[in-house]
Amino acid sequence: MLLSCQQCRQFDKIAIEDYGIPGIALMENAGAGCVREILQRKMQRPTVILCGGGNNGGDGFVIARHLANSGVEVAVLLLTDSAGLSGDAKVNFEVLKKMDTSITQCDSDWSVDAFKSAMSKRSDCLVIDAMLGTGATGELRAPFANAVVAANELSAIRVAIDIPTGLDGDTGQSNLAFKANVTCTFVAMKNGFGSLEAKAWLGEVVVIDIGAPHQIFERVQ
Ligand SMILES: NC(=O)C1=CN([C@@H]2O[C@H](COP(=O)(O)OP(=O)(O)OC[C@H]3O[C@@H](n4cnc5c(N)ncnc54)[C@H](OP(=O)(O)O)[C@@H]3O)[C@@H](O)[C@H]2O)[C@@H](O)CC1
Ligand SMILES: [K+]
Repeated sequence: MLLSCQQCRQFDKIAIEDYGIPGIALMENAGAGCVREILQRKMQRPTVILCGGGNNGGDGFVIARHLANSGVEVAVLLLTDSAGLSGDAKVNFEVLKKMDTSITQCDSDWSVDAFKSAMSKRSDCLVIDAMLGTGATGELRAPFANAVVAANELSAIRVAIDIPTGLDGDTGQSNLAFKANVTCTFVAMKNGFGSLEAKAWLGEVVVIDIGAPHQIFERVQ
């Protein structure tokens, strides 16, 4: 089944508002599901998680916590001012701050080289893209494009969360996107994932169930 980004957002909204599942429970299931997939594939190794300022970034904070609990060395690069975080993402950020996970705030003037040196302390690391998901609009703003370029140039395993940052989930088009080996997408494949152009950025796609009732699918069709 393929859904548009808007339908995925509607799916989450119905789960929260009509079924009463707290959004933070969905985010927990989303992040924990990604970590289960990473561990099953034995991809665990020193990990850098690139986090944006929305709920895709929130997934990244959950992933950081679960990976750290599994004994993985984790570093978070936050591509936005932490003061702007809100809702479920902020809750998970505040939890992470109390752990001993390294969190670095990356200003909008961070260059490709700055990202590279922050990411390449280990050449065989895992880089997780929790920058942008279904809420992405328009061209990548600074410093997101530089983070994507740096991540793509690194000799690393790359995992994208929900949608590779820079890829339009609805059309499958992109000038520049995070080049994933594996994309862990939530609820359903997105419409654009079927296009040939998208496959180059997506790598293998795994659909992660976030625990919302499947009856909701009938309402977003
Ligand atoms: N809802 C739920 O229950 C669940 C949702 N889940 C997860 O949430 C994701 C959707 O989260 P979301 O709606 O917060 O959007 P998201 O993709 O994080 O982007 C918004 C942020 O990005 C920014 N921004 C936008 N465009 C940009 C650009 N071009 N360049 C740079 N920045 C840009 C924008 O900034 P602003 O425009 O507000 O200044 C804002 O800060 C979804 O994909 C899934 O991963 C799961 O946890 C399951 C439960
Ligand atoms: K992403």
